[in-house]
Amino acid sequence: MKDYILSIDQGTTSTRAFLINRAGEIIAKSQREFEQFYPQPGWVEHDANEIWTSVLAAMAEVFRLGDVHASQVEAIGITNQRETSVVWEKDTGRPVHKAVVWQSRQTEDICQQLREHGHAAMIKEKTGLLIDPYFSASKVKWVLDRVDPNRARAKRGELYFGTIDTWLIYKLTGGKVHKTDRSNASRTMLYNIHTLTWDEELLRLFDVPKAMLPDVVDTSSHLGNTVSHHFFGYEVPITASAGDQQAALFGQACFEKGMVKNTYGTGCFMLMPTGSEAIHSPSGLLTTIAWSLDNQVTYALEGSIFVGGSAVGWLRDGLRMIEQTSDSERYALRVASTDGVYVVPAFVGLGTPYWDSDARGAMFGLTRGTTKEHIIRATLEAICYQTKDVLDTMMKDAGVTLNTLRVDGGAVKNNFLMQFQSDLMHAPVERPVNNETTALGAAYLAGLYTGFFKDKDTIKARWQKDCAFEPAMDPIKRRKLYRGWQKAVEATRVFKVTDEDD
Ligand SMILES: Nc1ncnc2c1ncn2[C@@H]1O[C@H](COP(=O)(O)OP(=O)(O)O)[C@@H](O)[C@H]1O
Ligand SMILES: O=P(O)(O)OC[C@H](O)CO
Repeated sequence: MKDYILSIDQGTTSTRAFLINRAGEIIAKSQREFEQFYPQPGWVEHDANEIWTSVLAAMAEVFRLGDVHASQVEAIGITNQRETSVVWEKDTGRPVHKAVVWQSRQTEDICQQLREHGHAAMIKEKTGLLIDPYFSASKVKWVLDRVDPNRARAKRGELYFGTIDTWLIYKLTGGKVHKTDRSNASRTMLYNIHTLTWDEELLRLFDVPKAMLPDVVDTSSHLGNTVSHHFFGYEVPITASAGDQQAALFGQACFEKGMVKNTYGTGCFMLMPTGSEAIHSPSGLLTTIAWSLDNQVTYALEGSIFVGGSAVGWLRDGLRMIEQTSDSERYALRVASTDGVYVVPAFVGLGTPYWDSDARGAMFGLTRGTTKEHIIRATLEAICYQTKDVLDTMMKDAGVTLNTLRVDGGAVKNNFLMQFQSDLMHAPVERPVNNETTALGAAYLAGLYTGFFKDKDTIKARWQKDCAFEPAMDPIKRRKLYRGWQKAVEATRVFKVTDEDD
């Protein structure tokens, strides 16, 4: 009997590997960072080969740390930063360009043209997504325009496109398998989330030949086997692939409408499952595929905040107000309020519900009495205000009331942040004992397929609360604070420097 599931979490700034036992406990974890390339302002790229070697290194280390042999692994679950796009040569496995990362804005011109030509409604209807450089389609087009302008190689099937899961599956299987799952496919803007097929009209619009696209399968399914020389001498089945935010939703056991998870990492990603119904949001939420099991698709509503925990990184590295991100809590608690200061961290524009690519960060309400404590507190509060913007929109568009908000991600260790979040939303915020919900979600999805984990009810029962933050703020104060935030956002969006100002 095999004792472990290996979960690979390939994230934006690091790759992590986890060994998880039948009780759903992490018995070992390892982490490898890799280089971020910023070739021009607003562009972010990764070296796909370096990502692959980081996976190999993380796997080797997790086996060493856990004192586990590859032969003890029942199956592998892969979860990944979403949308990030790789194009490589089918036969040699050589990437033809750096991977274009989800955060990268280099395709804004392509997106602007699509908006101007009136494609927004059709794209939203088919994919559940809003036209934005965030998603893969414009990134693939951009890469092909540079490496295969007339698409000759792509049409001949010599080039493969994949999100990071697809790239890793290709590498682990020794180039034999070219597949993705529905949760990842739903982030490409080429996949019709209703018909569950690559959409011909979208492929034409983005000029992406179908021959380069992976097969799309269930999130929990047999995606392929590792080739032994890439997996320590063993052929182990890969039985799950899931976008990292969807995996976290699964790992948080949020299986019903009204159960919401918010991840506070670099950005914040809020998701709520909506069952077999793909709910259309008129207010800037995305409709996406949470997962598909046994050919049954579960949809989700999603709100994306581009700058979350990274605003705290800015306090540390940009403003040098703190030495470590954890210091932010201590400083915030030194003052009773921000004294009317608001920080709007729109460093790369604003996501849900505004989708304003041109907005840039701003600070309001400064006086001679403003101290760094106020600014630090206002920055943390801004993460909560943005979350409230998204949550309110989600509840309205789904026509439900919040049942549970479960949180995870690096910044949830900050108790001030969690308490303010609960106060502001006037709802409890639940933090789990196991904060590695993404890795856990991928392991659950992989283990469900093989029978390592019995069913969703077992997973539900495993979820354990570390702490529930209860709302304690006076409602009048809450409304006043939030109104101030809304005014700050409005003012931020009015301020735009354009080319005409040159
Ligand atoms: N105690 C803290 N208070 C506030 N923010 C924090 C704290 N610890 C970490 N962070 C923020 O959380 C983010 C890291 O979270 P993580 O989930 O590892 O991110 P990602 O997976 O996106 O790389 C960083 O942006 C960091 O600034
Ligand atoms: O790698 P993360 O955890 O920052 O997640 C990135 C998201 O998947 C982008 O959509």
